[in-house]
Order: sequence, then C-alpha cells, then structure tokens
Amino acid sequence: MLDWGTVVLDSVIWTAKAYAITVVVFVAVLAAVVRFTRWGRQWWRIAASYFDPRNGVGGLALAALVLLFTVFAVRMNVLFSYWYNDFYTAIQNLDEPAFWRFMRIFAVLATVHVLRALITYLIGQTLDIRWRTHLNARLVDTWLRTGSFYKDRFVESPIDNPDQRIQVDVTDFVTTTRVLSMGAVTAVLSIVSFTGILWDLSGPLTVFGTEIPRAMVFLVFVYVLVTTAVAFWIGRPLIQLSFLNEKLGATYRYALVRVREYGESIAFYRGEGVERGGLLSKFAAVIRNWWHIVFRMLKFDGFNLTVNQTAVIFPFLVQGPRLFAGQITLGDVMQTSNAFGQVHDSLSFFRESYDDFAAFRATTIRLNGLLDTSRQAGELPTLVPSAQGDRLSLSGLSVGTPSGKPLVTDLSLSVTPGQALLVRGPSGSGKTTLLRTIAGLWPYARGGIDRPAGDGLFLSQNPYTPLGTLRDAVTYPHTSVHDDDALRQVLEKVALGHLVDRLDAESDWARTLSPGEQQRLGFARILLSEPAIVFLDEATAAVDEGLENLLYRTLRTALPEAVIVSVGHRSTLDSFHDRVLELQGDGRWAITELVR
Ligand SMILES: Nc1ncnc2c1ncn2[C@@H]1O[C@H](COP(=O)(O)OP(=O)(O)OP(=O)(O)O)[C@@H](O)[C@H]1O
Repeated sequence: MLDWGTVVLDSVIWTAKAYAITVVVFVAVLAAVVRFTRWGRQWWRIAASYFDPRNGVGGLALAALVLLFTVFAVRMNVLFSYWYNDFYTAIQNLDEPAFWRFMRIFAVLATVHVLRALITYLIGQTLDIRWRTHLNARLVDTWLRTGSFYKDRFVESPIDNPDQRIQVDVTDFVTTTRVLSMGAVTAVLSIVSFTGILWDLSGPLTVFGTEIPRAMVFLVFVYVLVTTAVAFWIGRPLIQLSFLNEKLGATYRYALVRVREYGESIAFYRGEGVERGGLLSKFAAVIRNWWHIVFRMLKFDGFNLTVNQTAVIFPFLVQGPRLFAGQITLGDVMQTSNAFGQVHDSLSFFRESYDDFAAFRATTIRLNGLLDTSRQAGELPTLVPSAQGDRLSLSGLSVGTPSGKPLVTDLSLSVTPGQALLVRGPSGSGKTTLLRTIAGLWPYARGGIDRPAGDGLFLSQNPYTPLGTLRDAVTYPHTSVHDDDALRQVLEKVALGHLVDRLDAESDWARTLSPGEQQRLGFARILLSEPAIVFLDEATAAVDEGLENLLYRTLRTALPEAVIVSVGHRSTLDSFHDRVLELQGDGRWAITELVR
C-alpha cells in the first residue's frame, strides 16, 4: 500500500535511489556491450566522440538528464498503478469521500505526468539535435579532410552512397540510440518495480495438481520469455533485409539523380528507353526485397499481435477466482491487470524492438563503412608536393595506374615563373593523371615534386561550377569578397560581359551556361585568384580558336609570372607555350622546345 500523505518525499527518495542504481548498471552494461560485442564496438566508434568530456560536458549532462526523466517516468507509472487500486477499491466500497479524494489526487498526478512528458520530449530532442550536429560535422569533416570524397574509388571496397550515410543515417543513429536505450532502461526498471507489486498481489495457483506460489509472477515471466525467444527467431532475417532495403533504395535514387544530371546528353542519345529499363530494374530490386520484408513482417507482427491480445485477459483469468472468493478487492484485480500489463509490455519491449534494432544495426554498419573508407583513403600513399620556391620542378617522377601500368617513368623537368609547359599525348596516355599527381591527388606515384608556393588552380574541360550565385561561381573556391567592379572587369575580359548584371542571380549555372561559357568562367576565376601555378586540362577545348587566343593572352598579360601547365591537342596552343612534354605510352616521354 502507498501512503498518499508522504508520497512526494517518498517519490523523491525512490527516484534518487533508482537513479543512482540505474546509472551504475547502465554504464556497466554499456561497457560490457562495447567490450564484448561487435555491434557495440561499432556503435562506440561512432558515438564516443560526442560524450568525450574533452569536447565539453554538454553531451554527458544531457544524457544524464534524459536518464533521470526516464527513471522518473517509471515512478509515475508506479504511482498510477497504486492510484488504480485505491480508486477502484473506493468504488467497490461505495466510499464517496475517498472517491473524490482520489479524483483530486489524479488531477495532480495527471498534471505532473503531462509536464514530465513535455520536458522529456524537449530534453530528448535537444540531445538528438546537438548530437546530430556534432556527428554530421565530424563525418563531413572526415570525409573531406581525408580526401575520401575523391579517393574512395581507390580503396579496396569502395562504399556506396556516402551522401545518404551522412544525411539519413546520422539522424537515425542518434534518435534510435536514444529511443532504444531509454526504452530498455524503462523496461528493466518497470520489470523490477512492477514485479514487486505483482508479487504482493498474486496468490498460489494449482496447475495439474501442483501448487505454484505467486503464480502470476512466474506465469508472466515464462509467457514473455518463451514468446520473446520465438519472436527473435522469426525476426532474425529482418536485419539483412533492412540493410538491403536501404542499399537498394539509395542505388535507385542515385540512378534517378544521374538521369537528372545528364538529362541533356540522354535526350540527345534518345536514351530514354535504356534509362527506363535501368531505372525499372533497379526499382524492381527494391520491390522484390520489400516483398520479402512484407512476408517476414506478416509472420513477425502476426505473432506479436496474438501474443499481445492473449495478454489482455491473462491477469483476469488468474485473479478472477480469488476476487469472487473474497480474497482480494476489485482494486487489487485492477492493479494486477495494470502491473501485469507493465511487466508484460516491458518484457515484450525487447521482442518488439527487434526490427528497430535490426535497422539500427544496419545504420551502424553503414556509418562504420564510411569511417573505414575515410581511414583507408587517408592512409593511401600520396606524393605530397613541396610548395616552397617559385618554380615547378619534377625530379625522377614516375606515375602509374592503380593496376601498375606505367604512364610516366623517371620524368625530370623544371618550369620557371613566366614559362608555360604543354603536355600532349594520345588519349589515355596519362596527361590528366600527371596533372593530378602534381596537384597531390594521385596515390600511385613516386619521385620529387616542387611547386611554386602560393595558390594553384586547376581547370578541367568541364570546370566545376558550384551551386549558388554567379558571384559564388566566379570566386570559387575563395569566399573572400571582391568588389563588383573587379568581378565585372574580369567577366568582360573573358568575353562574359553579358553576365555582369546577373552576379547575384541564383541558378544551377552548370546547366545554364554553355560548356564554352563555363570554360571562360574558369578563366575569370584564375584572373581573380591570381594563382602562382595554373593547370589547364583542355580548358579551352569548347571555345573557338579566336577565343582561345584571347583567353591565353589575357591570362599571360594578367599573370606574367605564373607557371602554366596545359594539356591540349590543338597546334594553335603551341604559340603560348615554351616547351612540349609528349607522353608516348608505357611511361616513355620526350621534351621539345617550342619557338614562340
Ligand atoms: N581512377 C582511376 N582508376 C583506374 N584507372 C584510372 C583512373 N583514372 C585514370 N585511370 C587510367 O589511367 C590512364 C590515364 O588516364 P588519363 O585520364 O590520365 O589519360 P589522358 O591522357 O588524360 O586521356 P584523355 O586525353 O583521353 O583525357 C587511363 O588508362 C585511365 O583508364
């Protein structure tokens, strides 16, 4: 029985004690899971950084608060359960003053309950949002800093869809960690608290001539443990199915994105038919897997629903005879039903969370994959060019493909400020790869590279145009503010005068501008950022020879001291360069002086 006169103080003491024990047990279980299970280790690898006190105690403090409110919620449930007993007993006794007293008590309980629920929600969301922000920043940073965003193609098993892992999985990881862990805490605390209540309420039961003391308690445990074991067995394949579901869905989405990105090329090829076939077959794979999930869920949910329905009448069946024999009150029966429900639901938590847990494991595996790839990409040997002097010097440089085919062997040369080198050779001979190596992006190279100190700028045939305004596109990758006059002047110089009034227009410029205009935009970028070395990889292939002439001349006039390395096939380029490096295949090369 509960003394409603001292309930506040009793509840504070109860919550404090339960909280202390919960914290100790929670930390111990967490440590054991992390130490002894594979998924625990994978989880910790992702989760640990947010709770590291060196990154601030905010994470730990929020988690401690969430845990406190979880414990308090169980206390509230216990109070409601006693209220049920006393309230129904008052009704059975036709005790009107007691009836009204318990109505008043209920009003207080309900108010506290509502406030507790709202505060719990707020704290839970605050934890989620802060953790998510931290994790997102960490993954984006790792992905970019290790160079994984472009080097992942070189690692042993490249991952699919890193974008989805960062955007969707981070949110799922954070929310599911909180919901599942606090669900487990609630379940265990409720099992302990309500088993005590059931123990006091239950009597012996005779089954097949044997008397079972405290039957209610044993029956609920046997019932739920057996059903949980069966549910785990039925639900097991869901882990793999849910992993596949995410993977296939992301692959389908990526295929759709590609059609959008390359829409014009596909339309020129009249490739709709092929694309449609490809898209539908990817979607069919999603649906096939989804049917597997549906049939598995039918078994899983069918079993869970049956188990839950049976549990509704279970306590009445057992306690009914004792009520009619006058051994217990109506309040006792109602509290039994309530406590049985609590123990049953809590024990069932582990069974019913199985599919959430399955999805959670898949999320954890995917995020670990992202970290693994980033680590492997970061560990790839990269020839880091030293950027000290004023010239580009290559000494004994050898470059190959990932499969070991030589592209350039033992190349030594020097390009001094104001000089320009033209790289030529058949398609696939390694021209772009040589530029990649000099930029420090290619892992399969050895030798020495010295490049001029200061910025370098690389322009490919399709210069990258970021999302945003034209101003962002011209100044990329520098966000420093240039005044409008300077921007207008460089646009005029590269024959983009018709765009000067649209500097602040937001557009997908990569689609709006023609390839030739995008190449000129690239030159505008060079003029603004004034790099010490410029790499031009067929950077004028989409403009006519007259414009090419204009762009190279403007570049030379504006940056007379810059080192220029170009790749290109046109003979008209010769007049802007001092030497030609000819890549002849199988690593062979030759250097010829040009007469300007
Ligand atoms: N990420 C990669 N993985 C494996 N092989 C690659 C990769 N990138 C380039 N290669 C190979 O390296 C070789 C050189 O490629 P590269 O792009 O440097 O040639 P290129 O001379 O610039 O050709 P093009 O004139 O056609 O642009 C090619 O055989 C290409 O298939």
